[in-house]
Amino acid sequence: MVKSIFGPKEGTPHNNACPGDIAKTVLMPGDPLRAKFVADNYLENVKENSSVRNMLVFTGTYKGRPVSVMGSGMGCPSMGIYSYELFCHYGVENIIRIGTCGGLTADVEVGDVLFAQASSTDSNYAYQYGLSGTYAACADYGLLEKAVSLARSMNVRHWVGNVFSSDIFSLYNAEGEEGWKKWARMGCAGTDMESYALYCNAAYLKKKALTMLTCSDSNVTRKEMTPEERQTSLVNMFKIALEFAE
Ligand SMILES: O=P(O)(O)O[C@H]1O[C@H](CO)[C@@H](O)[C@H]1O
Ligand SMILES: O=c1cc[nH]c(=O)[nH]1
Repeated sequence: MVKSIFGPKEGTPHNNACPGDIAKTVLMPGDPLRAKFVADNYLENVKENSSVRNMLVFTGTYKGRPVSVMGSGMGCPSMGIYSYELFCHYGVENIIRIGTCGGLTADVEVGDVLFAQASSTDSNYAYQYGLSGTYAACADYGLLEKAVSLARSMNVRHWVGNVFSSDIFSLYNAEGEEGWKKWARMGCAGTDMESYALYCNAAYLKKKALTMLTCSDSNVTRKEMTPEERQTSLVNMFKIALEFAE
């Protein structure tokens, strides 16, 4: 087991919650204001536990069961820091990423939910492990199975498969469409920027993680949600994720 380098009663440089303030299951959107939206609209008995760098952390209850919600920021380095601290220092067991993604295939529509069974990447996040090959990062199967079953029972349009976790926002990639289309050709249905680091940290620290993503824009059709919709139109995904409170 990897031990935290911080004391049992203190926070970290990035999170001033005390160990014990954070639930075993944490929902993580990239956007801290999305974390606040979930806390304000779905949780009871909510406490704000940290606002270091405005990366808000809330703990409350959903249907009487404890759950926390915290922003991850954008990209693997940011998700890498916050999820590492949650798993290693705060004793968190499950992280459910509640993100947005760009759709990479024509059949993935804006508003659809993707469950990232696996995450492919152009990031070198896994370089730290000294592996002599390419690490295939994947979701915890139990979490994935439960999410799929909830989506089916709630009649939510969803997809399960590989996503492309990129260090570069896909529309800004210097290769343009040639960049993301090659990943789509390999079966990646959507693109985000954090799932790979989350899955690596969970694997290394022997914890559980699942990334669920609502398609906020299609790289194929160029349809997109407004910034307001990004915060408020992700209700199906929130309701599925909240069922993981325990
Ligand atoms: O909506 P979030 O969770 O931030 O996720 C996606 O949106 C951001 C890019 O706009 C990246 O963080 C990407 O992964
Ligand atoms: O990472 C992301 C998120 C939303 N849309 C994209 O195209 N990329």
